[in-house]
Amino acid sequence: MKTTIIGIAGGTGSGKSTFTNRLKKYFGDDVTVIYHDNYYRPHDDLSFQERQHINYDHPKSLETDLLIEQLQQLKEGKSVECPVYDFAHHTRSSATTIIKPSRVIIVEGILILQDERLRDLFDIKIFVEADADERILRRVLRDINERGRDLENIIEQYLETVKPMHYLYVAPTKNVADIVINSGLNNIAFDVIKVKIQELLKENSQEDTEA
Ligand SMILES: Nc1ncnc2c1ncn2[C@@H]1O[C@H](COP(=O)(O)OP(=O)(O)O)[C@@H](O)[C@H]1O
Ligand SMILES: Nc1ccn([C@@H]2O[C@H](COP(=O)(O)O)[C@@H](O)[C@H]2O)c(=O)n1
Repeated sequence: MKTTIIGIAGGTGSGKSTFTNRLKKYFGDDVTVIYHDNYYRPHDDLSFQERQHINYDHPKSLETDLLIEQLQQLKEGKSVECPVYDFAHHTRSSATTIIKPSRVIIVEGILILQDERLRDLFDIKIFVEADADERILRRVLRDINERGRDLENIIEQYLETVKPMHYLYVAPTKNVADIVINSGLNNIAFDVIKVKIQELLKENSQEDTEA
């Protein structure tokens, strides 16, 4: 199956998932989405308190090798069993999700453009940009409402690891992006990418028919 892979990066709270989920909602099963977040390492050997203090914004905190392997399998037309991450417990959930191949795959995550091997798999690289104050304000609300965190813990983590790692590893990858968008809610950006994906779905399907 002819497959195109699109990478959507950006800092925490920038609107990556918002943008990705809008595309998924529009295209349904025609587009496969993989979240790098699900590939955070499990650390079941550590206590909850110890897991709370891991630097989750360093590239080594993610099992990117597994994501690369699974992307290659998807490109070969094979389904993969993707891990599911449990943010409330800072570890992998016992559940997994079966991800089916498709002609367009979107990979989303803060560090997806930082790893050269992963970057080289992407045909289109998008970076979602947002001011740091807006990103942390959104993260505070999201982490309290959806990830079981409290304000003190969010602030401490942000100052100790999230912010320094963002400037070291995430922000520089904006320079390797093909397209930089200023919001996950930007309707023009959504329409442009939507039309591009429609074209790709058609082209990839034609190539498969001709092959
Ligand atoms: N442009 C925006 N304006 C207001 N809220 C936004 C905007 N983009 C995203 N959000 C909200 O901010 C939170 C984090 O957005 P999300 O897309 O999950 O960020 P990311 O995936 O980059 O961490 C979500 O609750 C989302 O609804
Ligand atoms: N146990 C964990 C693992 C990761 N994080 C944070 O998630 C952020 C990336 O996800 P986004 O949806 O915000 O892009 C990253 O900044 C990690 O700090 C965490 O808090 N706990």
